[in-house]
Amino acid sequence: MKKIVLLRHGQSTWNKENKFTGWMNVDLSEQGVEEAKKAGKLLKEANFHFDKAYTSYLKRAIKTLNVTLDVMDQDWIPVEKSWRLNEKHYGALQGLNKSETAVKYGDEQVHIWRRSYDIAPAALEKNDDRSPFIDPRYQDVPSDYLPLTESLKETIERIMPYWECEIYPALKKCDQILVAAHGNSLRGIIKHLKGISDEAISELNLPTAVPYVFEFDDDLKLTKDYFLGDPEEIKKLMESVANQGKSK
Ligand SMILES: O=C(O)[C@@H](CO)OP(=O)(O)O
Repeated sequence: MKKIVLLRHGQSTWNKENKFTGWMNVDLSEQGVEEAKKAGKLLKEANFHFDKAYTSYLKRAIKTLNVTLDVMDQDWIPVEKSWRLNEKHYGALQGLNKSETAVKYGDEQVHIWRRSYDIAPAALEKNDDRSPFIDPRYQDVPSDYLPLTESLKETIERIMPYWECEIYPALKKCDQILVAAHGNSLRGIIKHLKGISDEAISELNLPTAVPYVFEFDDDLKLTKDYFLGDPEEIKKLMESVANQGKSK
């Protein structure tokens, strides 16, 4: 049986401070490193042996992948990085506190910015300090492809060429693949894999560093999906992600 495990990065320093992050390159917090270790332990106990891993260009996902594979003693496997797996670009919201933004603009507006399918936050200026146009990481990416903000729809449109041409076809040769990425980039992949509607996807909130396993038959059709870990604890973690955008 073929398996792809989707893993959101562990808690980042900006998750801890409850700030919109998007393409900002923040590190894992201490708790985030511990969460990545726990993910590695869970995957090891469940006897996973990955053939290949994929991650984004952002430190929090790369470090989560490295820590997880290290715990599993599988840090020798081939890893491919792509900017296409980056988090949804949060435009001018990047760096703002989510609760404070909800106090200013209302819970409903922040929910629209965070979880609507096709509405993007206000865009950054091209020469803003936070712009990918001035970040050497993206110097080889054609400028037409670089976002200054994104809706989930646009995030999915940028991920799909990589998913369809690289990750999913790799399942033909590989039995087990690990993808370490971000809350919204993974929500986009999950929407595609499970055929979730534009409306229903707004209710999915991914907890940090909880392995989400997708099983495929020999024809590469999805047969089953499940999280590794305690279902009650995972439910609470998902609720707490949903509540991050509330004024409280
Ligand atoms: O800020 C972000 O980049 C994302 C993930 O941390 O947040 P949200 O859950 O609000 O989409």
